[in-house]
Amino acid sequence: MIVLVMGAAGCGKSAIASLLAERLDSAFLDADRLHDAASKAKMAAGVALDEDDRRPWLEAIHAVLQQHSAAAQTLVVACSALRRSHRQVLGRNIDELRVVFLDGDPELLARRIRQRHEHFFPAALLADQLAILEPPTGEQALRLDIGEPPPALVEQIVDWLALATRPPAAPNRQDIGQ
Ligand SMILES: Nc1ncnc2c1ncn2[C@@H]1O[C@H](COP(=O)(O)OP(=O)(O)OP(=O)(O)O)[C@@H](O)[C@H]1O
Ligand SMILES: O=C(O)[C@H](O)[C@@H](O)[C@H](O)[C@H](O)CO
Repeated sequence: MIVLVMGAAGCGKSAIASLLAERLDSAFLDADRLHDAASKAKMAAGVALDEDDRRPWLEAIHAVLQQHSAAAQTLVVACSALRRSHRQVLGRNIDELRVVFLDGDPELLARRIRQRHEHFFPAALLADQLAILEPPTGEQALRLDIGEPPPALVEQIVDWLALATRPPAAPNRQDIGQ
């Protein structure tokens, strides 16, 4: 199973996804690690990525997801995946993709970005992220409010995953042989 933890900058993708991976005893990928140097420099200079920048990055993330999916290994990935088309690239040929959308007030997102140190992403780019964000609809997704503390968010994700992966109920006796 692949669990994608997504949302705009500062929503807590890295924090929540890494805690979740620990809780599930699974692999963890922070998609920001796969940005090339040019993309990181671009964002650090206050310029938002465009779709040409994102395409090879999304493909590189997808390759990691596919390896884990093919090996039937659980992987939790923290990735902004703002547009539906981004999630379509990530989910290509992946049997079990679960999407967790960390949603929250823009003011809180901005505050969390500003509080952070040693990160390439400037708060000034948040407006661009929110402008292109397409919240998941009709995808297998759980929406959570980032106002809650990380452990509470992680427990809600664990409960939701358990429900989503529970096998279908066995047929009752009447169904058998009919
Ligand atoms: N639910 C939460 N409650 C309080 N603080 C949080 C919560 N989630 C994350 N944080 C803190 O907010 C800041 C931003 O979180 P984090 O870096 O995980 O966000 P992100 O979505 O990965 O951001 P980016 O996409 O820019 O890398 C961090 O300092 C983190 O510790
Ligand atoms: O698609 C994008 O615009 C980028 O991936 C950003 O989302 C950053 O990587 C991230 O949010 C900062 O960590």
